[in-house]
Amino acid sequence: MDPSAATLLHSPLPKELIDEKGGMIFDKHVLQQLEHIPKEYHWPSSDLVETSQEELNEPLIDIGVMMNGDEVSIAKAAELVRDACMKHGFFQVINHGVDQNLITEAYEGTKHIFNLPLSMKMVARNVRGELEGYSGAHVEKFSSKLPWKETFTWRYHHDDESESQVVEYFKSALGEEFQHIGLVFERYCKAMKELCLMIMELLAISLGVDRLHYRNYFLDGEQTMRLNSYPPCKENHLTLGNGPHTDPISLTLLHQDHVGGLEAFLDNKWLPVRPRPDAFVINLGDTFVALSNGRYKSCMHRTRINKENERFSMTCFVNSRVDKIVRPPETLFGEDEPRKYPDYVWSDLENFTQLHHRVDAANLESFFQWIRSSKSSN
Ligand SMILES: C=C1C[C@]23C[C@H]1CC[C@H]2[C@]1(C)CCC[C@@](C)(C(=O)O)[C@H]1[C@@H]3C(=O)O
Ligand SMILES: O=C(O)CCC(=O)C(=O)O
Ligand SMILES: [Fe+2]
Repeated sequence: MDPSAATLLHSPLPKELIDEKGGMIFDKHVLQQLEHIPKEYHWPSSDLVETSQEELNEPLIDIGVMMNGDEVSIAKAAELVRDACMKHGFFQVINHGVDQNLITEAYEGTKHIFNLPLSMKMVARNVRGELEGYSGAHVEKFSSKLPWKETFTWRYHHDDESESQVVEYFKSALGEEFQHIGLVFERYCKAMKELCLMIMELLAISLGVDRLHYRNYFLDGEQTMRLNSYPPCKENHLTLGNGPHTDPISLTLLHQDHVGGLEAFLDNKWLPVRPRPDAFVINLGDTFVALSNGRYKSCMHRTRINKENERFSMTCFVNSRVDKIVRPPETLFGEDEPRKYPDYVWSDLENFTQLHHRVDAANLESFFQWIRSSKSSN
């Protein structure tokens, strides 16, 4: 490398990117003016391995059959889901019943939030150990391998009938004038709940367990809802929006815009997950792997950044109620098939990923090891 380039790569952060306490600030306008992105945003070359030409061949599931299909169509959909979940845990669903206008309004709300002045977003910023609120590059949590993204996160409880939990959160975090956007996301979260429960039913059928088992299990669950903005980056070959990881939660329901960037790791290749405006991308998280007694997989994935276009996506992470035991249905274990993982509760895994472990491809293994070592040190 040209030595002057090396000096620039390692030059100190400009003062606009440092706050009064010496912490880092993700200001996309300042970052985009720099000739080289700060080294804090660099990822190791092993995580930046090139994207394959081939796309992920995930099945497209007509989830509409769960609302108005016959048993034969449901069985066919369940078989496609089963094959995908045994291989990698990714599929896309169409005919999902979520109003396309609601999705459009949700993207408008998302853009509005990320276009707010940084000072306003900072008022709603989250604090270490908490997931809710605004975050730029997760600087409150990490100091290297920073993800090139901004997020806005809140929680939605499936059993809260108040119809205004999201509106109240938006008003308290961003101000009274966010009532309307809050209402849009109130409707969006409700739609995600319906969709997630339908998928839970299909997953149960695919595993041959009581059809209502997972649906009932998640009725009092919660969503960690997250809006993502991935600003363009001239040096997109050096950084990532999300590094390689599996999701620790149970199920992820993602809507991505047309830009693309999500990739799944399969057969030693990084395969793009094609954006489809009419579909939701569904991927199993580690906790569903535990709930299926290891029959199904959670797949490692990452997010690449685009050179020219800002990318937006909306993720709904589905969790079981924080204090509910994570244990597979009894028909999935027995003498021939022992339990693959011990019991745990979601709040423990969540705290572990927030405070002790940066998510990667071995979240469950690290979590159980941590539990064992903290027990033996007491
Ligand atoms: C428990 C969680 C940790 C993360 C948010 C929820 C669900 C998924 C996790 C995450 C999104 C996976 C990618 C990496 C991560 C650090 C992120 O970049 O956002 C993860 C989340 C987090 O800790 O904020
Ligand atoms: O935005 C995306 O495409 C995926 C984000 C993701 O993997 C995550 O937030 O866990
Ligand atoms: Fe993810």
